Order: sequence, then structure tokens, then C-alpha cells
Amino acid sequence: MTIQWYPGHMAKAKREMTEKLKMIDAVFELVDARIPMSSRNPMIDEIIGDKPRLLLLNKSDMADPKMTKEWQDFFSSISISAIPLNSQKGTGVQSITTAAQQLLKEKLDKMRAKGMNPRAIRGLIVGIPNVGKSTLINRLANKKIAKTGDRPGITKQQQWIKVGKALELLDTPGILWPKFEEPVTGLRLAVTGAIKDELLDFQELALFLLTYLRENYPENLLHRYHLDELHENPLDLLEAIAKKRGFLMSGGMIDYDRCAEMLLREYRTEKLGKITLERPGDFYVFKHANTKD
Ligand SMILES: Nc1nc2c(ncn2[C@@H]2O[C@H](COP(=O)(O)OP(=O)(O)OP(=O)(O)O)[C@@H](O)[C@H]2O)c(=O)[nH]1
Repeated sequence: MTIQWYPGHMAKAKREMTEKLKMIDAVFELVDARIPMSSRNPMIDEIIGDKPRLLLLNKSDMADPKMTKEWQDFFSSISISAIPLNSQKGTGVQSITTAAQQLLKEKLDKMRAKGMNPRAIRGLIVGIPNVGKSTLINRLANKKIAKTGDRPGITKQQQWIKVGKALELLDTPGILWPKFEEPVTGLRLAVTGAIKDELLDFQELALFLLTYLRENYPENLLHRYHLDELHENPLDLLEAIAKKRGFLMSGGMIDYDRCAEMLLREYRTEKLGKITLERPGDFYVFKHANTKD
């Protein structure tokens, strides 16, 4: 799978975010709870430096709850506080303010000790495209904030969105482009729908997904497609599913393309269940700003 990667995108995003960072106290990094590592831009640590940061595991309604807990424990073990969210419904969103206060406790306590009344914490939501940044901002603002887009020549004044008394957010999120050296990261992003479908090879994605599901969620596959067995070879498995669903072309040939598309769609719409596509143990190296090499 080849996915175009334009260094120019990242350079621009980095420049814009560096400007925004000057105005804020904390970063709210939004990731997809189904792929908490693959949906992070690895350059984020370098960009935000030592700015306090909360990790928000969005779309947790679609992730495996057991795995989400494992991910929270993992992040906690490297001193990152991670909160599961469903920005669409608002679940977990209320805890962001308290978690931000906890994160900035030392700074706020110092201000109080000096007799100052701490102002609202200023935050910036950052994340890769489609991870749910606008949905979360609208949810926190309790109204629809217009998408600003990138219209050349129009300079927009930065607006602050009040979230209660204790928190305010910049109304334009920081967009980071996904970047990956490992092909498996790209496959995970693609399966969740984070990469434009036109760029994808559905059969390759379906075979990748089937290999993972067979190993980690065999019951879900058996149950959903009424299979009698789970073939070891993912292509045989795709064929068995296609036959069960009647995806045949003239002459009885298997329509692998249609079956692959259906499988992806069913994953993305939770027909296959709540499934997380990566586990903390899959990552042996994790670099974080707070971790010394
Ligand atoms: N199931 C589920 N869907 C969500 C959640 N949050 C956002 N979505 C959906 O994810 C899609 C993308 O959400 P957006 O808020 O547009 O994402 P964004 O990060 O602002 O995207 P860009 O504008 O491309 O940067 C939309 O269809 C949302 O409805 C969530 O917590 N759960």
C-alpha cells in the first residue's frame, strides 16, 4: 500500500502549532481508541515539548473496553494520563476539565499561594484528520462552531471557547498528519477509515484485518459470518465469507473485491463488534518527552 506523504504538510502543521502552543497551558491530544498508537503523529512529542498534555482516547464506544483499560494502564505507566471519550455522545467529556486541573495542579497551587486567582486553563485540541476534533470542540462548546477551513487570504482572529469557568479552548484545532515508517501503522489507520478510501487497496486491508481478527477476535468472525471453521490462510477465509454471503460473479467466480469492501464496512460500523486493532504489547519502543533515552 502506498500512501502519499508530503513533508510540506507536516512542516506547515508544525509551524502553525508552534504558534498556538505559545498561547496555551495544556495540549489535549486526541487519538482513536481503536489504534491509540497508530493514530498519534510520532512528531507530536517533539512539537509540544514539555507542555503538559492529556491523551484523549476518542471513539472509545467503538473500541474493546478491556483493551481500552489496558491502554490506559499502559499510558499511566509512562506518566501520561489517558481518558476514554465518546465525543459524539459526550461520554467522558466532563472529566476533561478536572483532569486538566490535576495536570496543572502545581502551577495553579503556586498561583494560589501568591494570592492570585488562577484564570481559566487554556487548552488546544490536536490530532490527525477525522479523529473527532471538531465533534469534541462542538461538544465542549455546547454548540456548533463553524469549521474554518484553509481559505487563503483570510486571516481569522483566534477565538476562545469557554468550557465552564475553569477551561477555555482555542476554536481551531491543531491538525497533525499521520506519518508512519511501519506499513502496519498505515494498515491500521486505513482499516479504521483515517485514510481516504480512494487511496486504498481493499483486498490488502481485508486480508490484514482477517489475519488480526482470526488471532484476536475469532468468536466475532465465526458468529458474524456463520463460519464452521477459521482457515489459517486469510485468502481462504475471505473466500469462505464470500461464499456465505453469496459474493459470486458470473461463472461462479468469487467476488473478492466486494467481499473485502463489505468486511471493511462491517468493521467500521461495529457489525463485527467492538474491536481494538492494536495492543500495548505490540510496541516495544515508545519514545516520550518525559522518558530519558
Ligand atoms: N463513534 C464515534 N464517532 C465519532 C466520535 N467522535 C467523532 N466521531 C465521528 O468521526 C467523524 C470525524 O469527526 P470530526 O469531528 O469531523 O473529525 P476531525 O478530527 O475534526 O476531522 P478533520 O476536520 O478532518 O480534521 C465524524 O463522522 C464524527 O461523527 C466518537 O467518539 N465516536
